Amino acid sequence: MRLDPFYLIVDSAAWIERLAPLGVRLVQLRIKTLDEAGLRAEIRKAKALCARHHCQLIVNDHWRLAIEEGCDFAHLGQEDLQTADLAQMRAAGIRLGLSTHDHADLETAMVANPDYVALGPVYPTILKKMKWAPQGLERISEWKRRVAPIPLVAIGGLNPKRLDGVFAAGADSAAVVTDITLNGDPEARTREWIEKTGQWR
Ligand SMILES: Cc1ncc(COP(=O)(O)OP(=O)(O)O)c(N)n1
Ligand SMILES: Cc1nc(C(=O)O)sc1CCOP(=O)(O)O
Ligand SMILES: [Mg+2]
Repeated sequence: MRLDPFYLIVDSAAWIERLAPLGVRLVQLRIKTLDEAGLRAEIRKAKALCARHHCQLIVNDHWRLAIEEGCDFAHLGQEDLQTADLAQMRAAGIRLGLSTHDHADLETAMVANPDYVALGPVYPTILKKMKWAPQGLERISEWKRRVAPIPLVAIGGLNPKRLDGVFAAGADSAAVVTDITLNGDPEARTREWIEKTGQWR
């Protein structure tokens, strides 16, 4: 499976409505605040928008809702994995991306036979407090050797200037939140990401 090299992560369908028309091909809906009804409504909107704009939607955390809403890709972290029913997900045709932060996480992830492995935080992130030190580029290369041919996603503190290093080290896709959502001009920054990642598309 191939992933688009630009992996956008947002916290609402409104962001997808705004940025998908620019040519985003891979987007994760990562919502931490809503109740089930609110989440379901956002997932439903995001799915319709992504279908219209030929964008792959990945639902973070909420794999049951992803199944119920007919989505086909979910992202889970190590804690999420402890309570997820992978057999049910697979039976529903859901592809699976998994977070890893250290060697133990990677062992656990590989046993689950994921469709991609994410490694982070590559650089310091301001999105959320994390207990892991920045992984650095060498760790990307090590992870690539261990996971290939499964695609490797790099995440954490990424911006267009950091992409050459991340892809040279072996990442197949670069995931981003705040470099776009906190940018003064998110549309322009999204275009910059799409253009910059064109060489790896
Ligand atoms: C592409 C990608 N990589 C890592 C994460 C982090 O997942 P997780 O560790 O479950 O943390 P939350 O995002 O749920 O806070 C991700 N969402 N996407
Ligand atoms: C959600 C998330 N997960 C990470 C991990 O390492 O698993 S880093 C991260 C935050 C990414 O946001 P930004 O691009 O703003 O740094
Ligand atoms: Mg999670």
